[in-house]
Amino acid sequence: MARQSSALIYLFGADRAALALTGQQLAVFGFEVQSFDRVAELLAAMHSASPFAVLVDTVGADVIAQLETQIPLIKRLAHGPIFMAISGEPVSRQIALMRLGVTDFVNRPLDIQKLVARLDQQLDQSAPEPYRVLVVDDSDAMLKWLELTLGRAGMQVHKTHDPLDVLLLLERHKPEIVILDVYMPEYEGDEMARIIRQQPRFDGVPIVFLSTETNRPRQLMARSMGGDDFLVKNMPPEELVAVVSMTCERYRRLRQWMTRDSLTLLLNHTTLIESLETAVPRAVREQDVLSFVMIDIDHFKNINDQYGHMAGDHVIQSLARLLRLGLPPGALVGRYGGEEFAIVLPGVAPLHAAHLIDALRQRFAAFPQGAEKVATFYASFSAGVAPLQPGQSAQQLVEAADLALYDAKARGRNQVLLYSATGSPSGAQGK
Ligand SMILES: Nc1nc2c(ncn2[C@@H]2O[C@H](COP(=O)(O)OP(=O)(O)OP(=O)(O)O)[C@@H](O)[C@H]2O)c(=O)[nH]1
Repeated sequence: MARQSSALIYLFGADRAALALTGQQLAVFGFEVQSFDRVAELLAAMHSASPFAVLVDTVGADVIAQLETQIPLIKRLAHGPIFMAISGEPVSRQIALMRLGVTDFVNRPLDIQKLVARLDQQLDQSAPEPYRVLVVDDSDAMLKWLELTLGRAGMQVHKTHDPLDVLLLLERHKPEIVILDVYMPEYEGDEMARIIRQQPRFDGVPIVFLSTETNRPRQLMARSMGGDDFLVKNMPPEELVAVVSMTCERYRRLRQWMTRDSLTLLLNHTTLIESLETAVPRAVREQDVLSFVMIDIDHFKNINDQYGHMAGDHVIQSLARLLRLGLPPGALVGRYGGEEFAIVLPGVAPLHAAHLIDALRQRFAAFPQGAEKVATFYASFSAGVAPLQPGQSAQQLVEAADLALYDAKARGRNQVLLYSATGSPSGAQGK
């Protein structure tokens, strides 16, 4: 089967110049784009590397007739959405195209920000992370049954028969639900729930008790100890899957609301700092490199003053998307404050980090910004990169990156500087 890449987009159309422009604009947001003006070439490419999405942008009556044979061929090979750029197509024609396989329509001339928002939405839906479940039960048979039933439903199950492992496993796997056996030889489920609830960082994780217990007062007692639900052990598998899925989904939404910034969907300030505080000791333990980056959009006050607050918000969102899609897996990206961003790069050496950020700086500076009824303009950012040094705390690392950012601003902005302990920034990436 063809390999599917989450950021790969194929453009198909007759106008090479228009495709090239769209390709350039999508590349700014971290998408990898390839353009085709012949359907045979597009199909051949789809055979070898399946894109996340296909965008068909074809004008002219002669090609419309051809599309009726081409779209079904594209659909047969597509694993993701097929977008089509249209201008004033009647609804009946749109329905006919949908029946052939088109999943989404976008209006011509293309509004790249809106297109990217739609693509982002599809990306989030196309790659749902499996729910993470922790099960604690002294019976191996019960653990196996839970693992098999929930695993078959696509969940990631971690299991233990030792209640004393619970805190360690919570820390390691960040489960979105804990299923606790009520009666275990040495410790009872409600006692474990109370221990879990003592830790503020696990305070919200749903705990569901699993027992043969049908005694209502006993169930209520267990729930008063910090459990969220009570399941009986011989319940049908589909009921178990439904309850666990709903509980995980609710917790995931709540977490998203608590940990993400609503404008950009990046990690919020508190969560980013917490992630850094976890990543620093881990890097020390594993003797691995780690880089921390602070980014600030240049002259952002002027952008707001000149083009309006909404255009300013669009600039923030476009940089957020670029950072979300343009950094290696494992990067933790957060909105640090208004027009400030911060990135934790575990396993990335400082020079490599500076190069990565500088490539994004160039793409961002080349991207035409704007909002409805606002003239096109360009924005830029400055960044400071600091490597984790021996004995350094998370707070000191933030201060080092902030100093390098301050220097990048002082030296004229639109540049990336590497922090140097001697006070003179090194490894500068220029304009
Ligand atoms: N549109 C918009 N503006 C914001 C948001 N958060 C903060 N700001 C504005 O961002 C501006 C930040 O300006 P400053 O910190 O003075 O610096 P600057 O103009 O970016 O200039 P330099 O950092 O010196 O290049 C302020 O005017 C804030 O009101 C936001 O969410 N949306």
